[in-house]
Amino acid sequence: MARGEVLAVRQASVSLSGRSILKDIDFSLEAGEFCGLIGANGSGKTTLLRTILGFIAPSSGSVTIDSGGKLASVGYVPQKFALDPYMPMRARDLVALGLDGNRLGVPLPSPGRRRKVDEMLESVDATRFADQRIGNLSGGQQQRVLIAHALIRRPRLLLLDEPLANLDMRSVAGVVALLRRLSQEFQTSVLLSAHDMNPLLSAMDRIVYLAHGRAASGSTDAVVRTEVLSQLYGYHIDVVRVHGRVIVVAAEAEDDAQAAVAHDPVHVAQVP
Ligand SMILES: Nc1ncnc2c1ncn2[C@@H]1O[C@H](COP(=O)(O)OP(=O)(O)OP(=O)(O)O)[C@@H](O)[C@H]1O
Repeated sequence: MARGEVLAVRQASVSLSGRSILKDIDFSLEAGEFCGLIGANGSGKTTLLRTILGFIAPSSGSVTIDSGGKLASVGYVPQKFALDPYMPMRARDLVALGLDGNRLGVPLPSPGRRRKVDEMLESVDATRFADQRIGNLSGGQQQRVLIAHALIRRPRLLLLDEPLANLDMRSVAGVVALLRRLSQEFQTSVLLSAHDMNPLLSAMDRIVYLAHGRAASGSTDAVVRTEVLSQLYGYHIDVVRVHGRVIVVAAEAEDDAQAAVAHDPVHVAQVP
C-alpha cells in the first residue's frame, strides 16, 4: 500500500453464484478523503462494499485496509436498516452499542462511556433527540444516529450503503455536509454509495463510478466526462451540466442504452 492510503482495491474481481459481478476494480482512498461510489441499481455497489468489509472474497485481485494499529478500522452503515418504532431503545442507546464492537454482554454504565456517547451525539447534532425512541425519529435524524453509532470508535474508514435513499432534499444536504465535516475532523475516509451523484458534487474528493461491473475512478471532473463514461458503458454517453447538476444521458437508442434507461431512469436519461 502506498503511504497515506487507508484503502487499496487492486484489480479486484467478484463473482457470485458463478456470475461475474465486478471486474478489475482498482482505486484507493487516502486518510480523510470523501469518495462517492456511484452506479445504477444493480451495478454492484453493495457487492463492492461487502467485499471491502471482507464478507465476500474477491476471485482475483486484492482489498487492503490499513488499520493504522486501531482495533476498529472500519465503520459501516448498511442499507435498509429497519428500526421498529416500538423498539424500546433511545438514540443514545444505539450510539452506545457502537462502543462495544464484537464484545458480548451488557457493559456496565460508566461516566466515561456516557461522556463519549454525549460527545458523539453532539458531533452529529443529535443531542436534542438523544433521549427519544429511535423508531420515532425522522429518516434524517435516524441517519445521524446510525452515523454516530458507526463512528464512535473513530474508524479509519466509514462505508455507507445508500444512506441518502428515502431522505427529503433538506435532510440529504444535511447528512452530506455532516459526513464531509466529520471525515475532515476525524480524518476518516468515507466511501458512500448512491445512485445519484448530484447531492455529492460539492463534497466528493473522488468518485468511483460503476457500470457493467467495471469502474472508472478519480476526481469527479476527470471521471464524469463524455469520453470516460462512454468507454465505461460501451456506447455513447453525453454528460450534460444544467444549473449545477450533472445528467448522464444515453444519446443513442441502442439496445444496451435502452436497457440502461429502463433500468434506472433517474440515473441515465434518454434524449427523445
Ligand atoms: N448472491 C448473489 N448471487 C448472484 N447474483 C447476485 C447475488 N447478490 C447480488 N447479485 C447480483 O449482483 C448485481 C449487483 O448487485 P448489488 O446489490 O451489488 O447492486 P447495487 O448497485 O448495490 O444495487 P442497488 O442500488 O439496487 O442496491 C445484481 O445484478 C444482483 O442481482
